[in-house]
Amino acid sequence: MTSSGFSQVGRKTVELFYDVVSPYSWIGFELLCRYRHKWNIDLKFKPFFLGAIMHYSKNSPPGSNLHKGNYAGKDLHRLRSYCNIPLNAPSDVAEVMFVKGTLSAQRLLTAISMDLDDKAVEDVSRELWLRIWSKDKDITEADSLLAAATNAGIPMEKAKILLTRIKDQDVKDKLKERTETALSHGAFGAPTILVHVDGKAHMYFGSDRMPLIAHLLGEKYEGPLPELSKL
Ligand SMILES: N[C@@H](CCC(=O)N[C@@H](CS)C(=O)NCC(=O)O)C(=O)O
Repeated sequence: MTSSGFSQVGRKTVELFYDVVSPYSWIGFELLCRYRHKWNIDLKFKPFFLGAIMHYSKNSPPGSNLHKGNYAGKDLHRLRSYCNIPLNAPSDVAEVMFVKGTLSAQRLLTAISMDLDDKAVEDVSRELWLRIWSKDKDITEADSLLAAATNAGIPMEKAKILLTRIKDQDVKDKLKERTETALSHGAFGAPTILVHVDGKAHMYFGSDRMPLIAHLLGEKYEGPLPELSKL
C-alpha cells in the first residue's frame, strides 16, 4: 500500500510482523529489505509484541528448552556469516529477552510508524537490533531508546517527543491491534510474514521461508545476498 492506501500497479504487499527481541526477525527483516526491489514488493513493517504472541498462541520461546536454546545459539552463529548480519548473543540472553524485554522498544517503533514513515521504522529497528543482538547494549532505558532513534537520523527533539508517545493510549492500542492481527492469521512466533496475493493473505513463520515466499510471488530466491548487507 502507498500512503494513499492503494498498492502500486503490479506490486504485491508483504507485511513483516516482528519484535526486536527476536534475532530471527532481524534476519527476516534484512533479507526482505534486500529483496524488496528485486521482487518489486511493497514491504510494510509491522512491529508487534512477541510476548503476547507466545502467551495467546500458548507457545513458548525456543530458549525455554535447553537443547533448542543451545541449538539456536549455534544456528545464529552460522547465520551471522551466511547472511552477513553481525549477530552476537547478548552476555545474558535470558535477562535481555525475558526480564528486560522489548515492550518500550516495540511501543517506540509503533509510535514512529504512526508519526513518521516506513524509512524511519526501518532505520530505528536496525539500530535497536544492532544494540541488543550485536553490541550487547540496553534497549530499555530512555537514553538507550533515544540513542537508537538519533543514530537512525531522527533529530533529538523529535526523538524525545516520540519517546513520550510510548505512554499514549493510541500507541499502546496500535501495538495491540497489530499483535491481534498477526494472531488472527495464526501467528505463534517471529518473524511472522503475511504475503498478500490475489486478495488473500498467506502467513509464513520464520526467516528461512524465503524460497517459499519467492515461489508464491513468482520470483526467484537466490540466497541471502550478503553483498547487499547494509551493516
Ligand atoms: N526457523 C526459524 C526460527 C525462528 C524462531 O525460532 N523464532 C523465534 C523467535 S526468535 C520464535 O518465535 N519461535 C517460536 C517457535 O519456534 O515456535 C527461522 O529460521 O527464522
